[in-house]
Amino acid sequence: MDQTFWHERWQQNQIGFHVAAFNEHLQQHWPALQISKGETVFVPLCGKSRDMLWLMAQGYQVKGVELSPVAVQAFFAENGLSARECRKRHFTVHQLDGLSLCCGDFFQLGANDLGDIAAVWDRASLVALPPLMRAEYAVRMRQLLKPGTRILLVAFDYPQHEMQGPPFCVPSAEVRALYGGWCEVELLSAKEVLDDEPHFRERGLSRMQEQVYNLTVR
Ligand SMILES: C[S@@+](CC[C@H](N)C(=O)[O-])C[C@H]1O[C@@H](n2cnc3c(N)ncnc32)[C@H](O)[C@@H]1O
Repeated sequence: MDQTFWHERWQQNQIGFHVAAFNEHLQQHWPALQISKGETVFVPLCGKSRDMLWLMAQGYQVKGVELSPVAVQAFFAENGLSARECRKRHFTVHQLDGLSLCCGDFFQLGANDLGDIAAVWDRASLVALPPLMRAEYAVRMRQLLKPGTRILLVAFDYPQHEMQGPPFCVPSAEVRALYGGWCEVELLSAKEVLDDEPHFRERGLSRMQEQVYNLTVR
């Protein structure tokens, strides 16, 4: 799954993963993380997620990274926002008060691009990547995040042979393998979701569980 795949998805508007409503897990679990207002929240592989607006409204500085310029333009246009634009290393950075959105490749991010991060919101990001890229993603996260950083992660568990990702199956054992060596891993909730998401049944799934984790960098 290369970058062309995602550029084409955005160009052809095949973005079934995008949800206009603020994410229910984010709203439910975020307060328990106790991240102070004014801290910076990183949203990797952010697409045009409106969850960034929710986080800004809670008083956080938000930093997103997204490969597709189509997604980035859509985020600002659809939400009636206009941003200043500048070029920094590998990224075109779009900035307004409370938000910095880097358009470019997550895997090119260095700690200097990101600055001091207190928390990460990972919805449809880790699970968007095939297995080898997930391992690289977790390694990169480890390089970018300091001890104490919290990650709120949404993952899926389903029989991988029944459906091609994305989203990919990332079962509990894999979450622990990717993050357990450097994070405390706490499962916050696990819910069967096929009845709420019938399009996954149409894609061949017999079961699908959505799992939410609180990871704390050691
Ligand atoms: C499944 S979508 C999820 C978007 C968002 N997290 C959401 O909840 O709507 C995955 C996103 O990751 C972006 N992406 C994929 N590979 C990337 C990379 N290497 N660097 C930055 N963004 C990437 C894609 O363009 C796509 O918008």
